[in-house]
Amino acid sequence: MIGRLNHVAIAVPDLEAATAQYRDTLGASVRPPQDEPEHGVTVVFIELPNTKVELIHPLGDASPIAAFLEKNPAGGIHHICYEVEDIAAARDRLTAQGARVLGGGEPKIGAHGKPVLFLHPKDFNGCLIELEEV
Ligand SMILES: CC[C@@H](C(=O)O)C(=O)SCCNC(=O)CCNC(=O)[C@H](O)C(C)(C)COP(=O)(O)OP(=O)(O)OC[C@H]1O[C@@H](n2cnc3c(N)ncnc32)[C@H](O)[C@@H]1OP(=O)(O)O
Ligand SMILES: [Co+2]
Repeated sequence: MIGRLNHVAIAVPDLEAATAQYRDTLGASVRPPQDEPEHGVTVVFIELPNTKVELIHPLGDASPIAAFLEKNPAGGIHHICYEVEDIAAARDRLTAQGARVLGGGEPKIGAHGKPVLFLHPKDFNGCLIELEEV
């Protein structure tokens, strides 16, 4: 069901510093910051030859990554995103198998303008999974 790795997301306490590090120290191709108010984050995508890194930083008062950064003040890997062809079919299959699909199971439009869903990290080896329909 899952396809390509779309991105690995890293929660960062200082978005400008992390962006500069990927651009200047690691020599990566870096996209401009993107506010995503529906998701409570600002993102910067790092374009790699085979996938992307998504730097994420809290936006607004109710960011879903605020607690994660409180527990991990230096930042850390927050989620991985896999591509799926049919997100509703993926959700139904996962729900039938007992996995917790977050946000009531209703996809939101993600940073690439495509529907996304999240799966509870406690159901997937301690790793928060994002599914993106492509
Ligand atoms: C830009 C849009 C989009 C894209 O297109 O790419 C994005 O990527 S948006 C990214 C941000 N959005 C989200 O993370 C949405 C989904 N997340 C959530 O719904 C919540 O964050 C959560 C995963 C359900 C956790 O929320 P909550 O239960 O309120 O937090 P707790 O701190 O109580 O956590 C409970 C439990 O889970 C562990 N945890 C939390 N986050 C993670 C994580 N990212 N990876 C691994 N484990 C995580 C946390 O440590 C707690 O464990 P215990 O301490 O053992 O109880
Ligand atoms: Co993401």
